Amino acid sequence: MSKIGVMICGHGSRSQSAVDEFSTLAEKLPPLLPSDWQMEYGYLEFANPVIRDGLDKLREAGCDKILAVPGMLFAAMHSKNDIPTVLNTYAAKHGIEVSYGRELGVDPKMVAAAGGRIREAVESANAQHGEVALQDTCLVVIGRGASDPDANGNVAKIARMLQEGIGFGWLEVGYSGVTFPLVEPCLQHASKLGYKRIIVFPYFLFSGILIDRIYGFTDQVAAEHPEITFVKAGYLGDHPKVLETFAERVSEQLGAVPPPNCGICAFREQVLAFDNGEHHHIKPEDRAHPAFASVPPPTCVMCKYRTQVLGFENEVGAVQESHHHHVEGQGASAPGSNVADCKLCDTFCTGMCRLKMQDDHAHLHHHGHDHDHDHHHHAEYPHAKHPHGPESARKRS
Ligand SMILES: C[C@@]1(CC(=O)O)c2cc3[nH]c(cc4nc(cc5[nH]c(cc(n2)[C@H]1CCC(=O)O)[C@@](C)(CC(=O)O)[C@@H]5CCC(=O)O)C(CC(=O)O)=C4CCC(=O)O)c(CCC(=O)O)c3CC(=O)O
Ligand SMILES: [Co+2]
Repeated sequence: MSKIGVMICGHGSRSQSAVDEFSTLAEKLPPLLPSDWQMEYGYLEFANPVIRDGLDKLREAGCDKILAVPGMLFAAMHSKNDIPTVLNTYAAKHGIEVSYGRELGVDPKMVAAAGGRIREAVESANAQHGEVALQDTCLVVIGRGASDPDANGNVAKIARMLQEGIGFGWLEVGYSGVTFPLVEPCLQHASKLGYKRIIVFPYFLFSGILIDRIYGFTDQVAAEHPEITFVKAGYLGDHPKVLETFAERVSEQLGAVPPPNCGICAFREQVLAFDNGEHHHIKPEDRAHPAFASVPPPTCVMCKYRTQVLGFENEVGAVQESHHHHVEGQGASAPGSNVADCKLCDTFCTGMCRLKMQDDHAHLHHHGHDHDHDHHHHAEYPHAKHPHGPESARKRS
């Protein structure tokens, strides 16, 4: 009999309240799992403990089979590259079995949790400002936004199910970063549609820098449109249906045919980088799984790493590796964490700092500055310069 450990791999944030909220959620999970399983959690970025710390604890407690899950809403860079590489590197180094689950993903329980948060917002707006029919209300769903059209597309799918499930007059979908449209252009557009109430719902797990940004831009656009009531809905947080989905992502790994996942991707080579500088390459053919038959598993159908996806054709088969060591475990109060220290924004992080970093970086390259880019094999997002994407933050500086 093996001793089972459960590892929840959270995103992490520079915002301490976001980190606290994640740990609150993780601590609510054990009652939903068999009582003899031990659970730990860790973070990919900024916060401590890091993922390896949690794995160390499980190993020291004698767990010889670890069921890990990404604490992620969708499968993008973090779920598809960073976390499986961190886990497989650890498993190879310590000779321990670490299996990996799926992201929370498009799931009726997640849609129900989101629907619950939206209804709460509608009810409190009705109580505060008087009843407005749902058909006269515009729903705006804000996703995180990634360089992966599969993840961005799934945000749009969930948004549609929320609009259709509840019956809103109109729907717009925006993103907090990376892709387009970002929050501000999205809300400016929604303001032109003639709806007197706009519900802004962040499809996010926790608070953090990005939630502050979403609510911050909402206040800004609301101030320009006093004729419209903007309602800031709460994010998912530790909604019971989110907890249920997490528990399912852990337990389903022990089913007869566990769901395929990025930890055993049969479509790309994985590169594990060890502390001693050694590299270990795992070829797709080394990762047999019954689900990878001639027909791709449903979770992989739209994956840009498996097959040509419109606009992302040159990412097929890109090497799977982690590029996140540089922000791992820096601490939630890493330099630059505090908006008050930033000269580029006032009350919330608009993303202007990222644009500045890119500009400075381009400038350094222009002057022949030489530095190590070896860990950045991933392709640049094709629409990084879209006027309604991150560039839209520039005009407010
Ligand atoms: C504030 C910031 C950190 C900082 O610098 O302080 C931050 C914060 C957070 N991100 C979260 C989630 C995700 N982040 C990504 C992806 C990326 N995030 C990146 C940057 C930043 N992310 C900084 C702002 C930069 C800016 O926009 O101005 C990118 C651009 C660069 C990089 O990571 O190197 C990289 C692009 C990779 C690509 O190319 O696609 C994905 C998608 C994915 O998996 O790739 C998910 C969804 C996962 C899911 O699906 O759940 C959450 C938890 C949200 C929640 O609770 O739900 C927080 C916490 C918080 O808001 O504080
Ligand atoms: Co990087």
